[in-house]
Order: sequence, then C-alpha cells, then structure tokens
Amino acid sequence: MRPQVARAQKLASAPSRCLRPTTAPKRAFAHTARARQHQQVPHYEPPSPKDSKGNDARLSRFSKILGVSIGVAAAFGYSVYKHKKANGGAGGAASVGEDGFVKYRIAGREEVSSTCAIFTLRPIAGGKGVDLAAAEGGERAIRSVLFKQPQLQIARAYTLLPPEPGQAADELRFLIRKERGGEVSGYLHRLEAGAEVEVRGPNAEYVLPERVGKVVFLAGGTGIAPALQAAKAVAGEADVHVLWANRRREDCEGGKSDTVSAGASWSEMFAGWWSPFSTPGKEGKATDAAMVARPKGEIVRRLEVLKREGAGRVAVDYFVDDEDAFIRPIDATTLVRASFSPEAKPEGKNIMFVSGPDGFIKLWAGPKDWQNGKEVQGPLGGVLSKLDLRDWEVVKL
Ligand SMILES: Cc1cc2nc3c(=O)[nH]c(=O)nc-3n(C[C@H](O)[C@H](O)[C@H](O)COP(=O)(O)OP(=O)(O)OC[C@H]3O[C@@H](n4cnc5c(N)ncnc54)[C@H](O)[C@@H]3O)c2cc1C
Repeated sequence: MRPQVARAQKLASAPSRCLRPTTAPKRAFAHTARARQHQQVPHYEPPSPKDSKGNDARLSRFSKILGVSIGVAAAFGYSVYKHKKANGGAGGAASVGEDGFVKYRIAGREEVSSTCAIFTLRPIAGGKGVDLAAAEGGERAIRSVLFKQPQLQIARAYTLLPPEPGQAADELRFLIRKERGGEVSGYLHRLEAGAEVEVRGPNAEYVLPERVGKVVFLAGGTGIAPALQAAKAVAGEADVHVLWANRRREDCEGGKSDTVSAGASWSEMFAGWWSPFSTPGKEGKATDAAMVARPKGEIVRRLEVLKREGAGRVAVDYFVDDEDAFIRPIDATTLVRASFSPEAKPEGKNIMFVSGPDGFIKLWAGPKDWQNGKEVQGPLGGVLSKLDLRDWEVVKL
C-alpha cells in the first residue's frame, strides 16, 4: 500500500476528475464584470412593443419568466428538502457533498510511533456518516474509504480498523502513516483534533468467503490494518497467522512473536524470503524478555485482543528490520502446510494475503495491475509464484 509515484498518480487522477474545483468560470466572470465596469456605453431602452392582443409584450414575457422562475425555485426547494431528509435533517444535508464525500470531524488522534497515528473520526454534529453496511460483503468485507485532500482535490484510500468494544457505530478509526513528502497523509497528520475531513466509501477490498480454513497475512507496516479486519471477521472460525514486518520497533512496541523467537532471525526459521524493508548487517537483536517488559503499542494491544477472541487460533509474529529480524530466506511452504490448530477446517478456503507498501506486495506476489482505470490483482509473481502454495488463494491488498 505504500505510495509509489505511479500508484499515487493513478489514485490521484481518478478521483481528481470529479473533484476538480470550479475556479475557471469564476475567473471568467470576474473578468467580464470588470470589463463591464469600464465600458462607458450609454444604455438605451426601446419603447415597449404590443403583442397581437394589444398587451405589453415585455410585460407578458416578464410574467412568463416569473412563472418559470417560481417553478424552478419550487423544484429546487423540493430537491433540497428531499436531500436533507435523506441525510437526516439539516446537519445531514451539510455533511454530504455533491461528490459523495461525507464530512467528519477528527475526534481523536493517538500517536502509535513517530510516523504513525490512529485517527478517530465522528460525523459532524447532526450529520450522518458513511453507510458501512453498504459495502459488498458487509462484515465479511475488508473495507477502506477515500480521504480527500481539499486543496489539491486528490483522494487516497485508507483501511478501516475493526471497531473496538464500546466504539460508537458511526465512529471510524484508521492507522495512518505520515509518508515523507506524501500529499494526503501529510495533510491528515497536519490537522488538529476537531478539524473537518471528508471521506467517501466504503469500498470492499476483498470479501472473505463463508468457509475459511486458514489465513496467512504477510503484512508490511500499515498493511496490518486489513489483517486486523480479517482476523476479527474470522476469529474463532479459522486459523489466522499474521507475519508483521516493520522497519522500526517503535511501530510494534512490546510485540512478542508466537512462533518465531526474537533472538532468531527469519533466516534461521525459513529459507527464501526477504523483506524490502531490510537493512542488512545491523546487529543487536532484542531478547524476548526485553520485548515483553516494554509497554505495548496500541496495534500490538489490539492484536493481543484478537488473539484472545480467536481462542488459540490466531498467531502473530513480529519482524523488525532494525533488529535484523526481517523477512528473508525462508521456506514458506512450511508455514503454508503447517496447521497450528486441530480445528482447521480442511474444506474451508486457504487464503494468503499480502498487504503493505507497493514494493512489499511486488516483492512477494508481483505488482497489482491497472485495467480500465481500476486497480486489479494482476498475475501472481514475486517470491510466492516460485513456491508450491498448492490450493492457496493469494490476495494482494
Ligand atoms: C486499498 C488501500 C488501502 C490503504 N490503506 C492504508 C492505511 O490504512 N494506512 C496508510 O497509512 N496507508 C494506506 N494506504 C496507502 C495510502 O492510500 C496512500 O497511498 C499513502 O498514504 C500515501 O499517500 P500520500 O498522498 O500521502 O503520498 P503521495 O503524495 O502519493 O506520495 C507518495 C510517496 O511518493 C513520493 N513522491 C510523490 N511525488 C513524487 C515525485 N514526483 N518524485 C519522487 N517521489 C515522489 C512522496 O515523497 C511519498 O513518499 C492504502 C492504499 C490502498 C490502495
């Protein structure tokens, strides 16, 4: 999911067509008005002609225009009334723009690391939020929404974090990384609590099938957000194994791996995998004990809640480049074939998700494709295409 320029341009170009501001006509109008002011042409009113019935033609034309104007105003008033009603009253009408973007307020911002924060959004007072149930697949869908950058009129997708216990139904939460030089992520990180933002959606990135056997998530950075959604959706009904790679420990503070020791690098566990985040040659791996002693980061805490909800069927392993524990040479087939819970449904679908920055996805599963202005999965490439994944479906998010 990480922004590469090609992706950024494509994402920007699609929505920008419908979001382009209407500055040009205003400028044209200003020009004409100014020109008129400087015109010193005397104004001449001809005598008013009569129609065939002897009426003042200008008057009858005026009454026709008046009638049409009243009709148009009434129709407009009715459509505004209908729009307001559909959006839950006066506040609702103001919350949804013509381009379908809905106004929210940043109700909270929780720093997860020096580059990542969890944003909590609430619809503006009296307004209605986006209809989450409208996404195809409902609760089984991995959902994202578009955030608008109003000055540049561009939009970017961000994945919803699954709701926490006690979270209001119309509240939305996101894990957003501030990309260096990133237009939309930079804009969002500059906003203060209480500021207005506009979002549109939801979009279903993937709908989990009814019967899921096992799920393996290769998540890089903020690619953990769809993993959280998927793990929540199938908690207790399928085996879920999340492999989460980060550049720095600060993004997954306090996270202790379930199956990979912090002291062991990936290379000791597997052969054939490599992380695009890798910074080879760095020394100084933290020990498991030291890891547990550290306070837990917010995403780590949420993963642990999911592990409890998953009743022993959710496992998480953490990989930090700076600790030389990056994903590199491994035997992926071991992970794919191994079953860590006896309840795994043999008849259920086995899915391997690869989610994260574009480079991460490309490396593991090959790049996504663009067809008719839409991003599609594209053929399986990268490391996974060389492995025997048997009947596993690979999904790029
Ligand atoms: C379905 C989906 C879900 C996503 N979910 C999340 C999520 O939950 N959380 C999250 O943080 N992200 C998520 N993303 C990524 C997100 O949509 C954005 O791509 C990301 O935030 C970067 O957008 P930006 O506008 O900030 O950066 P952009 O302005 O697009 O820039 C991206 C990068 O390219 C560089 N760049 C830009 N222009 C140039 C140039 N001319 N030359 C060289 N370099 C350049 C910038 O410096 C920056 O590092 C998701 C993406 C998708 C497709």
